[in-house]
Amino acid sequence: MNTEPLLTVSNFSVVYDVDPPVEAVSDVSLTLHRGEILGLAGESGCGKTSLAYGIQRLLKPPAVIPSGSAIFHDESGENVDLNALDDAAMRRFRWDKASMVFQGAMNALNPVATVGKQLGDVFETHRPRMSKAERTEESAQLLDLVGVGRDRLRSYPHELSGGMRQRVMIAMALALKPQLMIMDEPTTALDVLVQREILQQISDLRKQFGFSVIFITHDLPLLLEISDRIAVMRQGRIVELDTASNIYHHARHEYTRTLLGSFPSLTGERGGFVRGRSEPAATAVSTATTSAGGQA
Ligand SMILES: Nc1ncnc2c1ncn2[C@@H]1O[C@H](COP(=O)(O)OP(=O)(O)OP(=O)(O)O)[C@@H](O)[C@H]1O
Repeated sequence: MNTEPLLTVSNFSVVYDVDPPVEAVSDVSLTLHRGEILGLAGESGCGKTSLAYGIQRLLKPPAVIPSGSAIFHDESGENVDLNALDDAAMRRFRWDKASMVFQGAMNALNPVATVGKQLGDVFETHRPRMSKAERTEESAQLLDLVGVGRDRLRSYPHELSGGMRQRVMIAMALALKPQLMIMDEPTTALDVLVQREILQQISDLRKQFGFSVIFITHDLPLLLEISDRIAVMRQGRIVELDTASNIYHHARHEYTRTLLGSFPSLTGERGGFVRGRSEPAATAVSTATTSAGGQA
């Protein structure tokens, strides 16, 4: 596995300055490798979103970041301290270097503009030197890439299924070939089969383009299937960070085992693992997730 760092987060904390203050993220340190999918797991409210948004400085008051740094190791060799960027530089960074697919993003498309126009707008804003023909061709290629197909360029969002709309959002996030994509529960609203197809595609695309993904969800079986490594968060802290296989077979932290145990598809009736330790993780986990889908 490539262990060249893309993002180094050190001693990062996020506090919501309400009464009493909520320490949503406490002293988190982690390194994201170039080209890897890092899953961020944990129950609702454990601080996953606050951490991901905080790194990209997307949080608004009452959120404050009392301590910590996030350094982006650009492919040019430059180390970018995200805390040191002014607002304009940060906005550029967010589209060019790192993009984000938000929770419920598929409902964020403009209902009165075609998907081709909305993709084209990304290029018009960020690549002003591109001609209209180039923008259209790039947009068409993106729609092909995410499995929507270029014949949908003239479709309006309401003419597309939820899965298709989510793919369009992923196409937008990919448009400027970022090195990092942060996905916050990107497929939760979709049915399980569509979800799996989209995740497979994200995994294939990152192999093709080499970007890294931080994938946030409370759905641990899903993370076990798609992630290279998984960080388990609890009450604002990362309690365990390891390969998906080690998390599944050799979880060290009691809380990780409890979390694994809370998914019936991963465990037997008495809470023990159904599948043997010698079984390859990918096979075991993919079967487990399929059966989770069947029960959902
Ligand atoms: N604007 C806010 N003001 C006060 N507290 C907040 C605010 N936003 C989030 N919190 C608190 O911060 C903590 C972490 O929330 P966060 O949304 O980061 O968790 P999460 O793990 O992403 O949860 P979910 O999966 O439900 O999105 C929670 O206790 C939450 O109640």
